[in-house]
Amino acid sequence: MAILHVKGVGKNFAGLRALNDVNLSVEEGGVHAIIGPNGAGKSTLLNCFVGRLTPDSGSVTFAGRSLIGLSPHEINQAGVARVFQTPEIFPELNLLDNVIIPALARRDGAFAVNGWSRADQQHELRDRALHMLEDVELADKRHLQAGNLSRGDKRRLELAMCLVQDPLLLLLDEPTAGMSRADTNSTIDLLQRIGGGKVTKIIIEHDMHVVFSLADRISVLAQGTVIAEGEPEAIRGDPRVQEAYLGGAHL
Ligand SMILES: Nc1ncnc2c1ncn2[C@@H]1O[C@H](COP(=O)(O)OP(=O)(O)OP(=O)(O)O)[C@@H](O)[C@H]1O
Repeated sequence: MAILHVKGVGKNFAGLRALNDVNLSVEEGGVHAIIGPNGAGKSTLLNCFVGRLTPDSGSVTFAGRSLIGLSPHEINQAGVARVFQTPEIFPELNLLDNVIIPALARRDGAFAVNGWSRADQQHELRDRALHMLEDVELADKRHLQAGNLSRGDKRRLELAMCLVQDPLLLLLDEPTAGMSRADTNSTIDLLQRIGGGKVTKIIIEHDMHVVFSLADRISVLAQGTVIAEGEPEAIRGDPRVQEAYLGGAHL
């Protein structure tokens, strides 16, 4: 069953057609990659899913509810979490507090974060946050200041901050950008492990090793249009896709 339906989405920027009649269905519990050359419209599409941009035309429906016109916070509350290209963490705080904050925001709403919370509830949140840090293998660094982490660890922390919100849909925008091959491989392992088939994942990624290791479905965007969609092996052999990448390079 599809959890996200995108129908006929279009987006213009001052005369530039960034998205043109984009259609997409994302299956619940799956890993759906969106790939395409630079400037194809991948980030623009993702921004339409999280309320950072409003499409000029078409519809985006998540778990039966239209996302058009909802604020980023409302979309987040509906169960959509996003991991950014540049990790959005609280650099001055330790890792545990970084994970407690989104857990609190999810439970009480963003405006309650600074408010009063009962001690036993604080314990519960703390345990949950620690459990998330264990999941991303950062528990032993929980008292460190987040700003001092390596790039790879910052991304792991951001993942824990997303997962603690119990998202239904996790959007990963180039999760391995700038990482070494070793960090990339451990991120692939981590992304395969987390969510346990319950969390649907959409991944935007240029690294084909990552895409083919994780995705069970791939949509290919080129010049704002979906030019191919299917299972990884079909996409790998599709001449239209190879043409879109550097005029015929092999994936
Ligand atoms: N805010 C904006 N204002 C004007 N043009 C924009 C804006 N955002 C994106 N564009 C343009 O829309 C097109 C699609 O950009 P987008 O960033 O979505 O592509 P992309 O596939 O994510 O590229 P990359 O892989 O390089 O990140 C590009 O031509 C880009 O220059």
